[in-house]
Amino acid sequence: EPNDLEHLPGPPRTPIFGSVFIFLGKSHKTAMGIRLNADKSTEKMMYKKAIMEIGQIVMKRLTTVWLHSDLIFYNMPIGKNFAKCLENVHSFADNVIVERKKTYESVASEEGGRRRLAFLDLLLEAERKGEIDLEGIREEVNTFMFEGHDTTATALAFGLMLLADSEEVQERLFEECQQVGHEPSVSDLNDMKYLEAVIKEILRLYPSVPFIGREITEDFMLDDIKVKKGCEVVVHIYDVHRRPDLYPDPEAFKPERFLDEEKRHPYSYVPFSAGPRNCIGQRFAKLQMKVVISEIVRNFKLSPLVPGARPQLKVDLVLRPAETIYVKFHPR
Ligand code: HEM
Repeated sequence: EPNDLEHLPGPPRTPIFGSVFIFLGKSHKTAMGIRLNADKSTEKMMYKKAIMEIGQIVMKRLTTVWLHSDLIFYNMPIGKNFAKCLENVHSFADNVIVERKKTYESVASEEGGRRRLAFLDLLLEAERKGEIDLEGIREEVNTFMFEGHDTTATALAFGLMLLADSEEVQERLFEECQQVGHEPSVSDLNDMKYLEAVIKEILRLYPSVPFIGREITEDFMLDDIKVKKGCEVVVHIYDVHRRPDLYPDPEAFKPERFLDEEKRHPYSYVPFSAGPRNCIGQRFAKLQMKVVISEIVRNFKLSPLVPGARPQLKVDLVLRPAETIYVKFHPR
């Protein structure tokens, strides 16, 4: 929504993380029928804080061998804090479900059930048919809240940082928007080849989910290494995307790489994972990014506070900068 751009310019510089989060509160409206950023109630703030803390605790546990044991973990302050955060997240999700259930039941009966349903309504419908229980709905709500928010927000924040540093890319994008000649529609956005390449290159350099884990279900050979059933493997998406043999000059922001028709290995670019459990929201996420980036480029020129600066990254489940990224917005 272009009017939301009013939140963005803030002379002389704008910390982009907070601003991008304003936009993305809307994705929850689409999926859950609620808006996470609509107000700053204590409950919502606690939910967001708990999600952030959970990410940090999980990372600490993953990288600290003695914390792997449940007995040790849950008897230490870090484990107790984890349990508290989890309780907050669960009770928030339960409230979202109960609230939506009330509206769903009243509206569905008023309109004979014919209306556009939010994703949560579909889950509630499935619950009525006995296809899922409340615990299952809660898991879905949490996955969507988590996967559908921070991921797109961080990708956009890193993306704006990269764009601010490259006037050339901004100009090429601006030209592509000019060629459309009006506010781009969804189909215009999906036809814009350079915009697509820019989004891909942002997610190559800053894949919001930097690594994923899988449990091996049958023995196999990975080159000359035998990988056994039951073993857990981690796929380092971030590192794959920066391999110089796959992406020459890997640190450089060059959307052009994705314009050529050159064939790449199908698993050399996996910001949304691959296979049966890949990201269900990838088209939505890319569309959100296209809307935000094209609106910004059409209305502003961006410049960096410190040219060429790249933030240190934080160890977390979602890629985050350790320090605030600032970008200057100059109205066009
Ligand atoms: C730039 C944005 C996004 C990125 C980079 C991203 C990335 C990923 C990745 C890598 C996975 C696989 C996780 C794993 O295998 O452990 C995943 C799964 C998932 N994503 Fe996304 N995601 C994004 C946005 C979204 C959005 C907007 C939604 C929802 C509206 C979403 C919903 C999901 C769900 C539900 C799953 C789990 C799918 C399953 O387990 O079958 N994601 N995402």
